[in-house]
Amino acid sequence: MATKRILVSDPISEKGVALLADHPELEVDVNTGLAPEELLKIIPQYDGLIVRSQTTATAEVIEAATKLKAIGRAGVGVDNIDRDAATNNGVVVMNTPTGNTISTAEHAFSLLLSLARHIPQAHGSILAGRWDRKKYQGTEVNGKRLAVIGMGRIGAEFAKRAQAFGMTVVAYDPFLSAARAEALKVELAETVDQALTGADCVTLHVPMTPDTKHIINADRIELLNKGALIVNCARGGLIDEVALAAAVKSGRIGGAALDVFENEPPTLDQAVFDSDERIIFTPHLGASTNEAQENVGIQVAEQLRDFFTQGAITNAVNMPSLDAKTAEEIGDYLELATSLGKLLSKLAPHQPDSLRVTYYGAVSELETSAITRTALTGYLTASRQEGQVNLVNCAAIAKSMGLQITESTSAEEADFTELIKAEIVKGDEVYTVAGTFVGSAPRIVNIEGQAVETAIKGNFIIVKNDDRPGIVGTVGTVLADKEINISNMSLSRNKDLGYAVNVIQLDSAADESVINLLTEAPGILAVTAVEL
Ligand SMILES: NC(=O)C1=CN([C@@H]2O[C@H](COP(=O)(O)OP(=O)(O)OC[C@H]3O[C@@H](n4cnc5c(N)ncnc54)[C@H](O)[C@@H]3O)[C@@H](O)[C@H]2O)C=CC1
Ligand SMILES: O=C(O)C(=O)COP(=O)(O)O
Repeated sequence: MATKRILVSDPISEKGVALLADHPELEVDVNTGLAPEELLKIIPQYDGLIVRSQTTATAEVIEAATKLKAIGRAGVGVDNIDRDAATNNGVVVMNTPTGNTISTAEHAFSLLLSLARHIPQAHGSILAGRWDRKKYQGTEVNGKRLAVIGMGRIGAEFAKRAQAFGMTVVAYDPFLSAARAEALKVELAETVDQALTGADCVTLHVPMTPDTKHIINADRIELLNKGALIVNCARGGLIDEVALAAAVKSGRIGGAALDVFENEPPTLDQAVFDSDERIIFTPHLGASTNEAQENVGIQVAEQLRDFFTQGAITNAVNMPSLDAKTAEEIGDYLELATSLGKLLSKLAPHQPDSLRVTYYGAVSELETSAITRTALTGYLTASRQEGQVNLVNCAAIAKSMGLQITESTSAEEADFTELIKAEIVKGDEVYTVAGTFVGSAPRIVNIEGQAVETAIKGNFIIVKNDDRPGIVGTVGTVLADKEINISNMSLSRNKDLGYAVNVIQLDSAADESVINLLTEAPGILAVTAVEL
């Protein structure tokens, strides 16, 4: 395997870097703090990129990265990575979702306690030579009502800590089931407004999405109890900072703690910095512990290593995961599926409505969605420049073309112990190819509904002809005249409709002149050259 080059553009744990550097097939460069134009300049050299939250992987960067196949995020939030651009360019984006959960929950909870007891301000006052015991009288969190917006990993860990401190927790999360809320012993709100109404404290643990931008705005602040405390350890854009600053200044809100900002690093001319010390800040430190950084740094390095060396895809945020074991289990099927897809692209009617893949027998027990995507990739390969369609972008490409993908497993008896049937559907027309394993050898066993048996790789011509004597001879003569050797032939007759399909494997490719000669020969209905 050619060496794969990985750029680490934000600081990650040394153990993670060493794990990559120690692998003979990988080369790793750590180059942090790059200006956007510097990143743009060097990114074309790299197959992989590892970031935290500082590097912004824009569409421009991803498009310039002509070799790039994977971006690893040592952390959770991927809002600094243009995922659509990555998907469209066939770049898999993986994060490490669990490694910093506890650290971030602990940081957010520390911020709540710091707010309730004015700890940073009191610390500063002592350093300034004051002894302000009255000014910094605080509030207990015990017995207070806490709204958790986003009850995922971090939200749930925060809630546990809050409950241990005697708080009542109400959660809003559109994806949280009543059963999970019950297990977490939290009240489930149906809307954000419901969760915020009457809350004394709010903590945010949602991703930054178009739906969550400014999820806390001036109107929603009005729903909170007077003097409420707000903690944001998720993303800056979740709070309308101008509205927050105004509410704190007016005393409507007791205080806020911000670990994250709409623009990072923030400039001090922003409204939140003019709040009479009632807003406290940390510079995006949620995940900054030794433990979290070791977790996510090692994990992201392992994920990229396994991606480049074994084809495993873990924690992908723009395609389903495929662990190394599964990648190995289904590896042979992927080759077969690629060939079936390519075959369909050559033989089936153009401008189809859908690609339908059906699994019979043992294969239906495996990770078939990856096999389906592989068949789709094979099918679409010819539609783009070489190497531009892959497992990451095939679904997006199909969608943009209006091609539906359907996948099913069938308990019906097939002629084989297992079978993958791939079909192109266009109106009432269905064009079928199918493949299986004969012993351990992958074989194409059906073309256009006709039983054949042929290898899945090589140069072929597929001849459809009237079912009458002499045709095989004609084909043989044309090929012999062009000095093309036949290595295998599989003939299948459709007696009812009076035609035959002949799959002929060749030692070398048949060029256009051969195809033209064969097409013109009497009795031959269609000839297609296929390289699989
Ligand atoms: N300050 C820091 O250093 C760190 C910040 N983060 C941020 O924290 C966020 C949460 O992280 P995790 O808990 O690990 O993610 P998660 O994916 O486990 O939880 C996010 C939760 O938000 C919910 N959600 C999505 N849209 C919502 C909406 N419109 N309203 C309410 N809930 C919604 C989801 O259903 C999910 O349960 C990350 O997206 C990241 O932005 C994460 C780690 C460190
Ligand atoms: O994991 C996340 O989403 C974070 O925000 C952590 O950011 P960082 O890796 O510390 O720059």
